[in-house]
Amino acid sequence: MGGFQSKNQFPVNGRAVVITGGSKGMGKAVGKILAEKGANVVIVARNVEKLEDTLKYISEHASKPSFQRFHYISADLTDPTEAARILSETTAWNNNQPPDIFWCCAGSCHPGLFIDVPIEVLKEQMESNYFSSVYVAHAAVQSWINHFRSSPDPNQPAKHIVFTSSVCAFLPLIGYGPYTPTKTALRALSDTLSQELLLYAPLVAIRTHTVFPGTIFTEGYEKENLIKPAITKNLEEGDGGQTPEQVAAASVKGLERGEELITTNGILGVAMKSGMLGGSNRNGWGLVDTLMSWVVVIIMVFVRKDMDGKVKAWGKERLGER
Ligand SMILES: NC(=O)C1=CN([C@@H]2O[C@H](COP(=O)(O)OP(=O)(O)OC[C@H]3O[C@@H](n4cnc5c(N)ncnc54)[C@H](OP(=O)(O)O)[C@@H]3O)[C@@H](O)[C@H]2O)C=CC1
Ligand SMILES: CCCCCCCCCCCCCCCC(=O)[C@@H](N)CO
Repeated sequence: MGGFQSKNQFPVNGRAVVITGGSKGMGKAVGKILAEKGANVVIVARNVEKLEDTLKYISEHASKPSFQRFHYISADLTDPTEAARILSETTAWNNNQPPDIFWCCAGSCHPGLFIDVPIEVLKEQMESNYFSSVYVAHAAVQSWINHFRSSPDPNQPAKHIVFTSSVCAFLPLIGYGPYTPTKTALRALSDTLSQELLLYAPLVAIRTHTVFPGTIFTEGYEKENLIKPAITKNLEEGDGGQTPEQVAAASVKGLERGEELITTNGILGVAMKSGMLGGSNRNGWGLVDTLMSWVVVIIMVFVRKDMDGKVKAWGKERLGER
């Protein structure tokens, strides 16, 4: 945990980073910023044309173009067998060392009222957001442990898994029924692994993190807005939104400070998170999180009542008095 240490706890210079969902939106912005910081970057997504264009864009932002290397892999991450292929391809590409960092950014959002959404969508959302990250994390952790079992190196900079969740994981929001549980599940996995991977600390340090952005202005966001219920749009207006570059920069800052659960949208995100900390690791000594949580636990009672009032009013307007 960061605390009072000022050392960069997320060094990427000269290290190999795999970014899933790296061809667009937030993943692309993460690729750019990590290239600027000297990382060797692999991006993974399905559409090859997008991957080619974005790889060129990311490589143009390299700080040491003659040393840094860039690569893309086209894969559908909802296929469980693809994670093993990504691991073996990227390990071969990285001088037979498993890459140092896996940032799972691939995902999508299909909003809708629960009963209006076909059952397949509920499954598809879990695959797109949760399993796409789980398969990659599972393959990466296995490969690190196998690699370091024969020659332990616990003092080298930590390996990292970064999951991408959403502030939706911190509060109920009508219309996100198909989506929110997938992002909450990721946070639960991240917290569990942050404890469980301590088992392997004598072999290799592995840290898990989750980033919780609010609204990000991306292609994915535009697409979800085409089918998003008006009431969802109305309730989420409280969060102004950020560009992918702002989200990527705030995420990397949090990682560099050594944070485990990282919000990107200022005080709003910190407040929402501190209201839902439970047994999660605090940032630093947890002073800000703890003080904030005392206030938020009270504020949330009113926020929830206000939101429920808006939901009821919208329902009356839509369905008529019953
Ligand atoms: N936009 C928002 O408001 C918010 C987004 N988030 C989360 O941030 C992450 C990035 O979102 P955003 O940048 O908006 O998304 P975009 O839709 O703009 O980009 C998604 C990326 O993921 C890839 N991808 C999607 N599904 C798969 C798959 N099955 N296999 C491989 N690659 C896949 C896409 O490429 P391709 O389609 O070619 O496969 C693309 O590179 C997501 O996890 C999202 O849930 C969190 C909070 C808010
Ligand atoms: C003290 C606490 C105050 C609480 C105020 C509540 C404000 C609600 C903001 C909710 C914003 C939700 C953004 C979701 C983005 C997302 O994940 C989707 N776009 C999916 O892509």
